[in-house]
Amino acid sequence: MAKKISKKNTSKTKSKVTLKKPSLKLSNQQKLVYGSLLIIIGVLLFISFLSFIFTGKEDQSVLSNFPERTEAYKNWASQLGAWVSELFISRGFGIPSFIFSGLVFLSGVYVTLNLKKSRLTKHWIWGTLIAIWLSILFGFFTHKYDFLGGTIGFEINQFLQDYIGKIGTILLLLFGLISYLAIRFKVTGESIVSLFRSAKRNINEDLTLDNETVTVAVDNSLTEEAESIKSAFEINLEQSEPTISKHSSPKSSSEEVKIEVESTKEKEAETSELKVEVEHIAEEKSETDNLSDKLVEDFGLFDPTLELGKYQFPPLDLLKKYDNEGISIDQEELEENKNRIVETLNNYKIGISSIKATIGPTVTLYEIVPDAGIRISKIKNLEDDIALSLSALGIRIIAPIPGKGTIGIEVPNKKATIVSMRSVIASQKFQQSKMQLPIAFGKTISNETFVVDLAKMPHLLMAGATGQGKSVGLNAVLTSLLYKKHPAEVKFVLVDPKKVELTLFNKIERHYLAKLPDSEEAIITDNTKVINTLNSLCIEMDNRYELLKNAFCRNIAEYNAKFKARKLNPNDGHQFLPYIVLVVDEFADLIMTAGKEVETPIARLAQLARAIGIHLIIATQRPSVNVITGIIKANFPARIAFRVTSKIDSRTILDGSGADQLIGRGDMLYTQGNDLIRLQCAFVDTPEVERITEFIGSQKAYPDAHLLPEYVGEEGGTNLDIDIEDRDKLFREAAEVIVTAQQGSASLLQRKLKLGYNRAGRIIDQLEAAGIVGPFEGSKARQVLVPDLVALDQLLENENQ
Ligand SMILES: Nc1ncnc2c1ncn2[C@@H]1O[C@H](COP(=O)(O)OP(=O)(O)OP(=O)(O)O)[C@@H](O)[C@H]1O
Repeated sequence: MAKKISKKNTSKTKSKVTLKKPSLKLSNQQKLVYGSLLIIIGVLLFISFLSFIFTGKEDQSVLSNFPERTEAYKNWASQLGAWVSELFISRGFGIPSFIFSGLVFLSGVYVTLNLKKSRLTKHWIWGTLIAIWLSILFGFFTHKYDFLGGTIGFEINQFLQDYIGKIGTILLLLFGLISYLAIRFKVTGESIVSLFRSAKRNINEDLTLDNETVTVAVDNSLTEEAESIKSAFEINLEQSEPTISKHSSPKSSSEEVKIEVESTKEKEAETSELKVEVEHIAEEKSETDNLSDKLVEDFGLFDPTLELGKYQFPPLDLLKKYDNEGISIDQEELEENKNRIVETLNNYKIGISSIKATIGPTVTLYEIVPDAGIRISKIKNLEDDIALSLSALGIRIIAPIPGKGTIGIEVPNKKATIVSMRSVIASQKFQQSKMQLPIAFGKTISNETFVVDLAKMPHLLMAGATGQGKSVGLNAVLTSLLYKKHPAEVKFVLVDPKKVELTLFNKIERHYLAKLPDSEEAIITDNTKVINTLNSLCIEMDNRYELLKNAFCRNIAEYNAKFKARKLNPNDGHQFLPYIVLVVDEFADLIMTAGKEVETPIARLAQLARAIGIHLIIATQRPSVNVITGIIKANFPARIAFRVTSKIDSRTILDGSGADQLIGRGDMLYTQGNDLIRLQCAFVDTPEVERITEFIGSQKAYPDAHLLPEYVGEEGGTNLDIDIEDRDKLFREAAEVIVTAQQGSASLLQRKLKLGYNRAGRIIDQLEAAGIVGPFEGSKARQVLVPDLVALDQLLENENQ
């Protein structure tokens, strides 16, 4: 502990030392020596200059003998004083040279007190400029060299007057003054106007007030001019009707205003002069903090990956490398397309001032800047004509490209290049991403890897006609997460009505999948089970919200960080929460068979689950409005559209056309609520997924898949007329388990009696019929109505009588 304290102390003093670091590399003693020397020089200069005004002329004659020691000088600072003054005043800036003596003095003060160097520099720059300006001003009034404006003032004046005349010089000086006020004191035209206005208002106010008053009250906020006007009136009124004063309140208010303004000005000056020294205050610690600190000290941060500490992430070699990955520029094709675009547009009298091509993996974007005055809608209307003349499918016109002011024409490449999963996974962008759930979708039109955070989306809707790359897209999402997240950090709930698309992931069931307690297979292929799973996820969501509430956290990231820091007690039910990603393939099929029963929990999850780390990915072939309903759409801002067959479908997914003009095979549009981004989806083939799942599956796993909370569906609902004879053989044993634990849950029975979900559910119903447990209460366990085993015995005996 002592060690700890001393450590803390040193760190505290360290931070103080760094804060007090001197800006000039001089010791404090040196600073005092140099500073006072400068102050003395400043004073001497001032004395010399002052003396020069009176004695300068007399010393003139002997100055030529400088530095003859025997010569007698009248200057109060003798020879050197006379000489320096001659240099500064007579041959230099004239009277404004006093400014330099002040600046030297000020420098001394700054060095001695170690004040901010940058401010001193500012003083010097402004001081010099003012000296020059004053010198020119004084020089304007003199007709020969003299001490008022010095040689500099005189010569500059001569020069200026030769070129711009006297009036020009005056105006130039005025301009200098205005610039100075504007830059130095931030004076603006408006502030001058408002100054005049407020002065005018004050005068008016006083005039009206003074009509009712007699007393003379000095209003500090008035200008001199206004004051004189005011006093004139006051005198008049004083003479006419001497009565009571009502003046005090407006006066004080105006004074108040003034004081406030002044004090803020003062404050400003203070803040720029003063250095802030940050006092480190030791954080107050609560009892739990101390405990968690100690736990962290003893055992380190909680590591959720520890149970599978030896888990190895799949290596990149499992992914295939393709030969035709690099983008090859076909100059001929580029030239040909460019010419055709220009020609076609010319046919419609649309001139182009410039054209630029960006070659992507599947399409090339031609960015054109049309001649001035051409309407964008005109080009957009010619979409089909341009497509025809380019004899290419899938032309998409973006008019205008958001944020650029150019028009984009996307033309498919004759030879598309494949974007391999390997290339996007290996990219720096993905490897170094600090996102919570990073997904490498593919590459953009400018061939950049596109990585997004699923946690930020927070749910994804994917649609596209059959064979356009949806399943590959889903695999790309899952592969991305497998390459980045440890089994402890993310769990998948997979729904695959087609039964073939996601089966490969069965191999990683005990690593990455989550399932209902009673189900044999983790991947859900049966639509009726989907309803249970979705409701179970809703229960999980409610449970997680409860945990977050008890831990005073707003989201899963905060909660897990707190749990890792051992600030949450596992005995209170706290645990590390993995992200849960629900993937539903063929959502249309599900909606058709289950309708509202599916839509309601999906909508509920989509609305609420983002903060507690449940994210939904829904894919569908049929993006019709009865599948992607308004409520679903509203909760899925992130959408991906592969190629669809009609404009209407495109509109359903993206709220606009575009998806119907894609070219298929992984060509897709992504939106997260605003712009559409065209991407080429990364290609991951079945053998690759197989290799990855095999690699993961062959490693040590958890004993079971991640279990979701139990959900008793309505079909498992109570039939309270259960005959005593029909009771399960394990009924009594089950009743004892429930009464002992005082917890009416089917999962408890499953665990204790090693039952399947359905049988445990049935026994619970029988227990309810017998009056041992209360009715179903949604996410909560049922209430146990029998207090102990003695009471249970009595109850069952009474039944038999
Ligand atoms: N990103 C891609 N890059 C290259 N080719 C792709 C890509 N995505 C898909 N393809 C090609 O398209 C074929 C069909 O893809 P996929 O099986 O993903 O379609 P789908 O939309 O899931 O179809 P369905 O809805 O019928 O299952 C793939 O076998 C592959 O040849």
